[in-house]
Amino acid sequence: MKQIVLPFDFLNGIHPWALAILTVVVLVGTYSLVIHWFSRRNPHIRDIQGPVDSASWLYGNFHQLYLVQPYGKFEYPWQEKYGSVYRIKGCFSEDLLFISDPAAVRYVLNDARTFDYPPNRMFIAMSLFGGKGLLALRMGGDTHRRIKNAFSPAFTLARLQSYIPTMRDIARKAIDKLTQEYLEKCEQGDSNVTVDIFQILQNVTSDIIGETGFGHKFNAVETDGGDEIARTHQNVISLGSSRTKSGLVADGVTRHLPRIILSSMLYLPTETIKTLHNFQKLTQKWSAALLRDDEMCTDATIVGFVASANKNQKRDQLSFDEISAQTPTLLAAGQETTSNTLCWALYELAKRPTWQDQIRKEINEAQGSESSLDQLEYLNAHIRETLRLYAAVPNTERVAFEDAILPLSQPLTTASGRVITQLPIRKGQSVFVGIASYNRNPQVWGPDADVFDPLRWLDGRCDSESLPGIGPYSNLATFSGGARVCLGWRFAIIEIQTVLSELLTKLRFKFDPDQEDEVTSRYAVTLLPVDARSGKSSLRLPLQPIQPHELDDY
Ligand code: HEM
Repeated sequence: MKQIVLPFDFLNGIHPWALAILTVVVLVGTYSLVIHWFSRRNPHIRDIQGPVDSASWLYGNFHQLYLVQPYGKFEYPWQEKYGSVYRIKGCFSEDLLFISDPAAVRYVLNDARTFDYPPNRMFIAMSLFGGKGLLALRMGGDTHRRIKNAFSPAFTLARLQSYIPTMRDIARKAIDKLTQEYLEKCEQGDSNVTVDIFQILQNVTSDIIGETGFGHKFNAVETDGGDEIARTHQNVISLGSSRTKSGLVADGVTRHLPRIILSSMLYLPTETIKTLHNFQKLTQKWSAALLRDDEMCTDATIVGFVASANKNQKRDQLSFDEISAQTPTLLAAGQETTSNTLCWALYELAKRPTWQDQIRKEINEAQGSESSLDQLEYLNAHIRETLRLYAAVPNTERVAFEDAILPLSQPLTTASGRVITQLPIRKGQSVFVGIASYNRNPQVWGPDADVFDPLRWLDGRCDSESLPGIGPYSNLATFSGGARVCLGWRFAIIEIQTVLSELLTKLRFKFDPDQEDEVTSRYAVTLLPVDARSGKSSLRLPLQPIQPHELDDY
């Protein structure tokens, strides 16, 4: 066959490695030129102060934001120094805006037409988790709206309360497991039994979303990890549980790559991509089979309820794929976020034995009465304070899809000395919403904003009238807001209330102050508790079962 010859074979003879290096150099060069050109077009952003002097060209400030433990070690002092709107650098010196100002945060979260996830991030989510999952869809678009509207009725208070007995049963299985572990360790002569509550809480929240969401029993608590789907999901979580410098650069490069290059990169034979594709294939098959199984997919489950209501829908009906794609999304968005919040709630309770006893007493007194979990003042104050200072998603990125003017709640002095009350933003500008920073912004929460003090929710310091009205729950940014607001926020609250109230009546959690340095946090997909010595996700707490007669004293 005649070979097709290019008119000028100028790459003839070049070594493949040299070609690869040349390609990378050309790509990175073009890429940084584009970023440089874009920042020159944004004089307003370049005039905003921030920690840019401490940024490196390659990683920007991202290594300080994401690789340092505990999370916030740099970010919270930045807020103190520069205020609630400042400029940071991304990879290759890209100018990014970081905001925790209430007016700016509210504006960015609520204007779905102008601000959404970076398009390439949605494209990656679409390719790896399935195209119709809520997290992969453009917010202002019709499909996102239809899916969110169809799923919202499955998350009403009354429906979610019907899941409490299932949540209780699963929590009780975890208590049995922990008690058994305690007794075994005692028999072996261990006088101060310590258990890792991180993994068992992961299993609890897997089982809860599996059973209530899809009518599927993962049996993760009983089998220490569950079936193939639960384990594959855990593999995906572990992949995301560490961040590396090369990962930061990869993130930086993929932000602006043309789609054609990005889509071919998603077929590279790396372990991460293989695991993600495997998760996608497995969950797609599984959720399609679930939806076809009338016995499993009853009205009592979240997905079954939506599927059944959808059949009678005249307008805005969802396709089979649109319903089925939400199964992995609900699993990915709802499981780890909730289990880590539970971990942090127990960590703070373990540090406060008297407060823990007070909550235990409150729960014990309410048992057998009609009062709902929502009426337990101390328990809910503790949950609110945990959600405030341990937001499971500490920041989220948005890109401006058109020019905009960002309102500011307080005047801001720029590097050149101008005082501004609003900030013009160009199309394409990245804005990081500092969820964790907003939740500890002294302008909103007072001078002791960074102190863990649940009583602030009981003594009038957090009266809703005095707070700016962000997010669906207690003015916290923890569940985001606007069109992208967390679909499962109410589910998460009920789940945390139920699991904590069960655990606290059967187990006492302790924390040795000498352990303080052993626990740290890392933001990798969610805010993880980490063992400072090994660097692994874990939370070891000394624990002791409570004998039934002890409860009489409360
Ligand atoms: C403490 C627990 C949780 C926290 C802190 C949390 C937080 C969040 C946040 C911050 C977002 C929006 C991210 C953004 O704006 O970029 C989000 C979205 C979402 N969450 Fe949650 N979440 C939790 C539990 C759950 C649960 C239990 C479910 C489901 C059962 C769930 C389902 C979702 C879904 C489907 C979305 C995507 C919404 C959309 O894109 O329109 N979440 N969550």
